[in-house]
Amino acid sequence: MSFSSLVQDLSFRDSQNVRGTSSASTIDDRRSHISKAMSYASTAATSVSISGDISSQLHGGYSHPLSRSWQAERQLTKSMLIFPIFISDQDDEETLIPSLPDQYRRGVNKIVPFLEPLVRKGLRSVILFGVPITPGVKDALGTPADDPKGPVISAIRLLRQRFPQLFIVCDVCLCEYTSHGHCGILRDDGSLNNQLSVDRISDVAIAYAQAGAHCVAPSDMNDGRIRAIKLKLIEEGIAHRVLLMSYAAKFSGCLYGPFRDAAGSVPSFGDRKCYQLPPGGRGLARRAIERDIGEGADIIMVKPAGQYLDIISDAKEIGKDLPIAAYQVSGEFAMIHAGAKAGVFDLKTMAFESTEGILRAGATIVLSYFTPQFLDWLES
Ligand SMILES: NCc1[nH]cc(CCC(=O)O)c1CC(=O)O
Ligand SMILES: [Zn+2]
Ligand SMILES: [Zn+2]
Repeated sequence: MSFSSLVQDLSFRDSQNVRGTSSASTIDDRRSHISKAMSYASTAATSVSISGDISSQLHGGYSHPLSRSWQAERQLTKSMLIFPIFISDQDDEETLIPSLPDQYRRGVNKIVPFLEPLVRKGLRSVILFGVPITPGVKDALGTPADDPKGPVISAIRLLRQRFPQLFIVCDVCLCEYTSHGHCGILRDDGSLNNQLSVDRISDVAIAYAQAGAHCVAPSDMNDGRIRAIKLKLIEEGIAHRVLLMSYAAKFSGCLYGPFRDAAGSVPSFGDRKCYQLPPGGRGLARRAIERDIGEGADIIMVKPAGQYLDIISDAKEIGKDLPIAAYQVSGEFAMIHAGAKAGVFDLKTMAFESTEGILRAGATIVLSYFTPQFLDWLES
């Protein structure tokens, strides 16, 4: 639109205004229209033909629930969700975890009846965490981790048989199984012996894969574990049927408390700051992500999720050809419950808003304790 026709257009509109309500503001309006028209004219050569206030009108683009949904790059669907479950070595146990709302630790005899209705509603995947409760079974090597009669291997076999369509992920770590509660094998001075830890953790991963896990997900953070697991999967001839998901960017911090209650994995001394990433370490996380992709990870995970959205977005950029998973961890889940209970927000609304933030940052898979509720909420 040329400058002169723009001015004509505006004066036509102004003349209508003047006819309708003659007031001081109409005259001010008219002045501002004309000065706008002049500034448009000065950029007319490069800009598209927009006159008046057209470019400021966004509401029309999202006035309907469907058009609002079109604004998101990714919509939460049931198949994006992985549900974390805790499997006790007491076959009949069913214990509510006080710090992790609505979540239970269950023995193998209780998991099928629990999961049955969820699978019917569209549950596609679970991640298993084994919890040895029996006193005295934990040792320095985390022997119960790959006990063929232990909770994880028993659960894999049972779930594969009872729910053939369910995708079984196994968390691979030693902290739930070691007497000291650390994520590997220790030297005398209490630090992690990286080589021994990687050897042991890759053996555990292979045992889960041999038992039928579709995916192994090492969360221990020892250096070189992705390569070691991938090589053993190849050696065993099962690399073609087992997905390797790396907890590549796993930060230390205070958001794992309820999980450690659930899994009984509070370290007996010290902390995990020498192997989990420092919360400010964005560059370190980028290096860990790059390294794990290079070592053969099929999926990169970021954890926690809500406090680390920039890391999810980095993971999406670095691993642009990989699915990106984010774990909304126990502390995030408990916080949302606490906020809802205190009347700060509605639980369902916040469950969606927090998850949408995670998807917007770049995740394509979400590990969430809200999974059972999402299966209902996504129905309506
Ligand atoms: N390595 C164990 C492990 N695997 C997953 C989580 C945390 C999950 C959650 O908080 O929901 C942890 C806790 C930890 O590192 O102490
Ligand atoms: Zn661990
Ligand atoms: Zn773990």
